[in-house]
Amino acid sequence: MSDPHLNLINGAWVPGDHLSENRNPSDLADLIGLYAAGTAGDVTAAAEAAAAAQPGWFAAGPQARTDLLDRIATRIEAEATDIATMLAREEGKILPEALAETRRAAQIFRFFAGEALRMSGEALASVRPGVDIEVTREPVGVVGLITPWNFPAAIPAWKIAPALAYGNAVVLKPAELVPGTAHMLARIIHEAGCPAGVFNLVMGPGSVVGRAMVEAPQIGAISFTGSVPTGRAIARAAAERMKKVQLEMGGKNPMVVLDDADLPTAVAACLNGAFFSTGQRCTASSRLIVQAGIHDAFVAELTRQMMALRVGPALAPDSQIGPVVSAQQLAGNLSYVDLARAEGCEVIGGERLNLPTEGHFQRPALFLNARNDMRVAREEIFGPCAAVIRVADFDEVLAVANDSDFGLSAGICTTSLRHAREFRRQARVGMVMVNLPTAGVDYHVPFGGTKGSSLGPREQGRHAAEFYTTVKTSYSFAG
Ligand SMILES: NC(=O)C1=CN([C@@H]2O[C@H](COP(=O)(O)OP(=O)(O)OC[C@H]3O[C@@H](n4cnc5c(N)ncnc54)[C@H](OP(=O)(O)O)[C@@H]3O)[C@@H](O)[C@H]2O)C=CC1
Ligand SMILES: O=C(O)CCC(=O)C(=O)O
Repeated sequence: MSDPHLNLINGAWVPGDHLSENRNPSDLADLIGLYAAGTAGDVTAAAEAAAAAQPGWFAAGPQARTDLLDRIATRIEAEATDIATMLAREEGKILPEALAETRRAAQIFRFFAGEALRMSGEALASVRPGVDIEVTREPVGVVGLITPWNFPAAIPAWKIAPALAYGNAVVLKPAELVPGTAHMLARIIHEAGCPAGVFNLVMGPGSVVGRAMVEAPQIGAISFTGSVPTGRAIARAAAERMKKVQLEMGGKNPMVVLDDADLPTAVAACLNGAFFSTGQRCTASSRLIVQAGIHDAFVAELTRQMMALRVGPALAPDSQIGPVVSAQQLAGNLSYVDLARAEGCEVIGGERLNLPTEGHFQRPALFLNARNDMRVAREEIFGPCAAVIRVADFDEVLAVANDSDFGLSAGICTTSLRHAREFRRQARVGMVMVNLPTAGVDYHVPFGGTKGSSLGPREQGRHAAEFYTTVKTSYSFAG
């Protein structure tokens, strides 16, 4: 669809109150398109349409839901190159990563096409004679999905697909920085035959559209991924209105390298976990906790490989690291590079890069000699920066890894089964990786964390049913 790109409300494309520019962070001269910015009134219209359409959508039955999700998956696959090109252009992920993310979005729809058929319940005998009990799952109703900029295809997909599979209607608000991918997904969902009102897209600023979604009485549940402060504000507002919430927020994920690690495996896992996708992943390895015996060899090899990474435009075939998503995010990253120096770290890399196109380019950075009490080891940076913390033994590894306000993902590189097993058991996080990067998860298993990283039921896999359905217990006495 050509400019301007409109919101989808009750099956129709409607303008907002103004248009927002979508610009390419690899090349600020590239105006990708103009996107409608919705109003609180648009959210009300979308929420009312969703509330009106939802009972019919659930009543249509599992075959209708599975068929729709399957058609959406097929269309995403068919348009994967165009979607990935949009994703790379607006978010800055290099094209191979953008393609992998787009295919993952299709796989997620395909997975939940199957789950729609598997919505199950339980039949139990009552403790009272002659009484039967059924425990069934029903849709929540209308769900509001508020998504971030760093996974413009996969995160909307892993919220939209289970919501629709279990019979809910949806209002989606994508991040303002990446409306293009969300708009393509919305068009595909619409063209795949989603009934009017069942899926609605309202683009626009979080402070207007996101806030109105949290306040809308028709929306019974909010699933959010983004920053801790926004997540906290949403949780407070939702609690006041007795809404269900699911929040996925930050991470300060430890990646442990023990003396007995295979060095090439450890370096590959850390390079990927810390710097790929420009470090803009809540699962990024931002604290590298390295045992003293392997420390110097590990740092030397990781530094060599990090400095060889080619930073460049997302669509250039030889780029390995794309730009930072925005000027604001880049300024934040650079201020953490300065802070690392001020806190006493030796900094390798991290400088702003001026390339032929005007974009937000930064060389990846290592903060050596970091301590776990430094701000650079405690606060989420969300850029291509990792703090290296030297530790003496396995007890110190566990203490440092768990000493964080976050608890999303944790990794360990070791050849010791005993240490791997102990780490899996003791790490206070939602996801543990052994000899693998902390980032880059499968699409059919639960995703989420502990402590400040997550609130509410897990996302993804069949565990998603906990958030997108509500449980009903029915008692019957046949007489
Ligand atoms: N866990 C993760 O995966 C992510 C973490 N982050 C962290 O957050 C930092 C800031 O990124 P940023 O994009 O500003 O993150 P935000 O938390 O502000 O944005 C996430 C989503 O929430 C929306 N939003 C913003 N304000 C409100 C509100 N008051 N009510 C409802 N929705 C709202 C945003 O809309 P809009 O875009 O229109 O403002 C966006 O869709 C990053 O540096 C990073 O540390 C960011 C993205 C993803
Ligand atoms: O690591 C991944 O595959 C997913 C990360 C993610 O969901 C995020 O950064 O928000």
